Amino acid sequence: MSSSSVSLIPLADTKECAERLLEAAETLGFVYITLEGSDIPPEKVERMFEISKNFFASPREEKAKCHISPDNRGWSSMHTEILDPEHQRRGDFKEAFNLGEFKDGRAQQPLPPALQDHESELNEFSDYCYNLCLKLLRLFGMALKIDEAEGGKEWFTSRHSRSEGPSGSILRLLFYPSLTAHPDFDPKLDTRAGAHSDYGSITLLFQRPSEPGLEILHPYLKTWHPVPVIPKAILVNIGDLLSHWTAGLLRSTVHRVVTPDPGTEGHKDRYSMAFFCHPAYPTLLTPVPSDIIRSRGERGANDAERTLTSLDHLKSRLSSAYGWKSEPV
Ligand SMILES: O=C(O)CCC(=O)C(=O)O
Ligand SMILES: [Fe+2]
Repeated sequence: MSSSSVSLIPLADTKECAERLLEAAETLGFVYITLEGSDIPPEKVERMFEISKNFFASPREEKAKCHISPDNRGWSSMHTEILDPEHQRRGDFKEAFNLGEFKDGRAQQPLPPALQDHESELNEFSDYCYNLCLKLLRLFGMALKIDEAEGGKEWFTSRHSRSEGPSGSILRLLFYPSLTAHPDFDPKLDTRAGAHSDYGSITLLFQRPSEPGLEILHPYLKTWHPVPVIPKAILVNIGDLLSHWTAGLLRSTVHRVVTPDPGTEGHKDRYSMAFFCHPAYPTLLTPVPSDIIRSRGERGANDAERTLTSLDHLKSRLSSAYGWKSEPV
């Protein structure tokens, strides 16, 4: 595999789509799917970007009242998160707001006024994302030919079901301010989002045309490649948990968001939104009952001595990004 471009797959509930998704997940770990077929109306995406923009423009004091806590929910201010602690001397040049799971339509965390007014829309969008992840997980289950007696194509989805308990799933609003608005920007110290791989099972990323910046580290070539924004498409990538679960067959590829050249895109803000899907906290990451995964041998979750729960997996990753040490989540 040498291609560095992320493919675009029309989303459908078919074997062909499942196989194409699996192939993309095995090679680059990133794939675009069409918004059409996702069951997410395009106007809902637009609306969320509007809500997000208004929120980030709201007074700092209001945002600060909901500062991110060890349960990974709330507002992360400029330079708070360090996605690549080994190489970054200063935190990411971005702001973010993490929304955890909703219960009976209500957020389970304090919301600042600019988001509180839109609680039901946020809940609805989070549900759209969750349902799309279930659709993708079903397609992965189909392509991996999971043993029918064990649940077949529903094997992953049943472990992501809300009836199995809460999970670390997060809807995240992101804002990377223009460099010109920030005189403290230092190209030697600052990066928009440091190199990292995502933690959960599947991530959905929503971007806006003419606000590029995402790059992926090619798994074989080990070189950075920009990912162009495709309008009316959602970028899907595999997280570390699903990679571990599938004995490394599905790739969690390292990516980052670069600071644009101040002469070109530097004057632009970038807004994006991510949905990080996680299995229910108690889920045991036992080997996937699939011959394709068994044939991978003693790797990742196939190595029975290291059976983790979804919660164990998440805790270990959060502590390194924010410097939190085994806090309860
Ligand atoms: O904003 C983006 O394009 C990517 C964000 C990201 O990779 C993350 O928050 O994990
Ligand atoms: Fe990421």
